[in-house]
Amino acid sequence: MKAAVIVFPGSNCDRDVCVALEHATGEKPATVWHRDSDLPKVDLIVVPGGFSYGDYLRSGAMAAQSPVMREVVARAKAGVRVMGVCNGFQILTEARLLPGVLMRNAGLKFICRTVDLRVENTDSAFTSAYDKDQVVRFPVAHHDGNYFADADTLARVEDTGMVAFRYVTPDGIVDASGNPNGSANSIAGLFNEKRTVLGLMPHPERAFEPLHGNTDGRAMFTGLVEALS
Ligand SMILES: NC(=O)CC[C@H](N)C(=O)O
Repeated sequence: MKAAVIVFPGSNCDRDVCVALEHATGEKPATVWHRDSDLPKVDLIVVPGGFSYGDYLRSGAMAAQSPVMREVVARAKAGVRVMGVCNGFQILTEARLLPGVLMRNAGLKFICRTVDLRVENTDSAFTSAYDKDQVVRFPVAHHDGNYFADADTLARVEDTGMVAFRYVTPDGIVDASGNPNGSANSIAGLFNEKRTVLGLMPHPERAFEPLHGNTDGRAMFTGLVEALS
């Protein structure tokens, strides 16, 4: 599996995801600066977490207008897998590759902790190495993670299997106590219709090796390698 990681001014999880990808594939991913318009031919494009453009205007709004994003959108439309983590999820919604928006957390505070998630759909290259309804723990670190979409969009994402991960209690229950940021329907991660694009607020690359204290994110990368090699 060949991968590329896009780097914006203010990205801060690009190196972490490069390390995870290198471990999983045995090869360093390409890193592509946001001003570049040529992307190498790859099987996976990662839009990493961070604070692109200092989160000015709205998180992800300016990065979505970067020259490289035109090519990312074109590749996504051609079926190349695209994964946006945290700020990357915000950028993918701003680029309209995923429906809805990420608003300020309901509690108006930056949240930095590990959360429980339930895997909702394993029929994708991103989630095939998990079990359906498996509860996993990934770290979150954001102030704009409150997923919102109008009622019609929410009905569509629910009815068509676009929800990838939901915030839950440690027992796997969806309720307000398991939802750290007020996200609609406790949505933590979302696919596009074809499940070739994934955006998620929690960070699988920060739960990749024993030194992280948790390896629940590893299956995302090993599953991608299995599906795309
Ligand atoms: N870790 C991140 O990617 C931070 C995301 C985003 N800039 C926020 O705080 O909402």
